Amino acid sequence: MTTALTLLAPDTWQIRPGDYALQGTVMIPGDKSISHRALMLGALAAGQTEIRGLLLGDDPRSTAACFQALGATISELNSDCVVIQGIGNLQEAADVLDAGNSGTTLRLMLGILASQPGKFYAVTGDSSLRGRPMKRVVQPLQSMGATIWGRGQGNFAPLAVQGQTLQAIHYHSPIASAQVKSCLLLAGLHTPGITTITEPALSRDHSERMLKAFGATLEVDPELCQVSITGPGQLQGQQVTVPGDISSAAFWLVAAAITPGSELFLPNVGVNPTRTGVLEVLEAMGANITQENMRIVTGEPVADLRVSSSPLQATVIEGKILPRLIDEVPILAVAAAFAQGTTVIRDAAELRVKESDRLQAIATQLGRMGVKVTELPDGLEIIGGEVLQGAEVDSWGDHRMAMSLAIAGLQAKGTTTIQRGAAATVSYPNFTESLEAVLQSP
Ligand SMILES: O=C(O)C1=C[C@@H](OP(=O)(O)O)[C@@H](O)[C@H](O)C1
Ligand SMILES: C=C(OP(=O)(O)O)C(=O)O
Repeated sequence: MTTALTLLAPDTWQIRPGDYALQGTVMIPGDKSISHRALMLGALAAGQTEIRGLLLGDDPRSTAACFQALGATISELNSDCVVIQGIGNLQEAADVLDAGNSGTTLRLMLGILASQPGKFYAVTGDSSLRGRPMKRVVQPLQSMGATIWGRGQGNFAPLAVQGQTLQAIHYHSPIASAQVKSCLLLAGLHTPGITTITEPALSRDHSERMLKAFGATLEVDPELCQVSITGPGQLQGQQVTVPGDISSAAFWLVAAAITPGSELFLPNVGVNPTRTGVLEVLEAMGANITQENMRIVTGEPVADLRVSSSPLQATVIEGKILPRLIDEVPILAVAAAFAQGTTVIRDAAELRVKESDRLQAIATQLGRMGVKVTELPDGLEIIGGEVLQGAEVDSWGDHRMAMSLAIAGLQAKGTTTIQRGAAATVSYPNFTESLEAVLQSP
């Protein structure tokens, strides 16, 4: 077997396309959103929490380090069983809390910190995170009475937080964001009264499911996209089993769909309906995907996925499905490049404030590979079906871009070199090993 992937340097990936297919089983690493929440709720809960299947990526590691600094006892991170002894009353941390590259860590943690009376905290992140907007959580927290300082009137980390007892509010969020919703739910957990959040479309509901499982008093109305929490509440430690991350499975779904002769089995993937937009879009494009053995694990729907290659057709992705596939747009853009016809993605302006400006990153990097991509203010237009050319591309330090470009390179003509591929470890620590393991010569 000729291997298609070479690490020129730990951070530089080279993909040489060849006459191979993708075959076998890929064990998908733990869901990143659920991993963050399990660590945070475990840290806040009375007693012991055990987490099985935790994602060992850089982002959950940032969360674990922050909550250790706040006084929780967290065993060494591993995917078998992480044990947390929670601390209801968080301490002040001796140093600045560093969320690294993780928007989820910083935004959810702000809700927790702002509602710790009498405590002072400083929080920051890497250069990408310091450029991402925090006003979306800072402003509603301020209307609950929170005291938060930072550049751009509290929009950018580093931020300083003076914790206090907040007032419950009903917040109508202008964006469908699970990070905004979860931040306010976590603030509401420590706030007397009923804190309600209404969003314009339903975002992922992992916080709601897990807060309920840990004993919080929550009322959820998915029709109204509304959730209320009654505070103050005391969480109790639980056993959490984290399913595989559908956002990580998406790379294999597209890789197998576009590579002739491929069939992959992806056991144990989370299929929470607030996350399965990617399955619906790929199926509408003609992908061959089956869901087997559907079950509920720690309150979350889980299934085994099977995918095999098939021709893809262009589609339109817009409206309320966007929050249900927001992190899959880069890899869906790759699918679109291999689909017959013109795919249009709209209502995706949120992608401009992720780890990179993903609309610009996709347009420029797939453009280098010869894909005809037009960047729209809130989306992309992608003319698919032409042969991609291997090229020198860059992940822009964005994990989802690194892996999407690697999958695009598999079916390009000529070698693709991806700079800053190591960004993948943010959400997928052994992506390159898994890719090598499933590449089979016919
Ligand atoms: O709550 C979460 O775990 C996440 C919510 C989404 O962000 P937004 O809330 O900004 O849409 C998503 O893009 C991110 O990867 C994880
Ligand atoms: C946007 C992402 O994560 P976060 O906002 O937590 O950095 C992502 O994982 O694609």
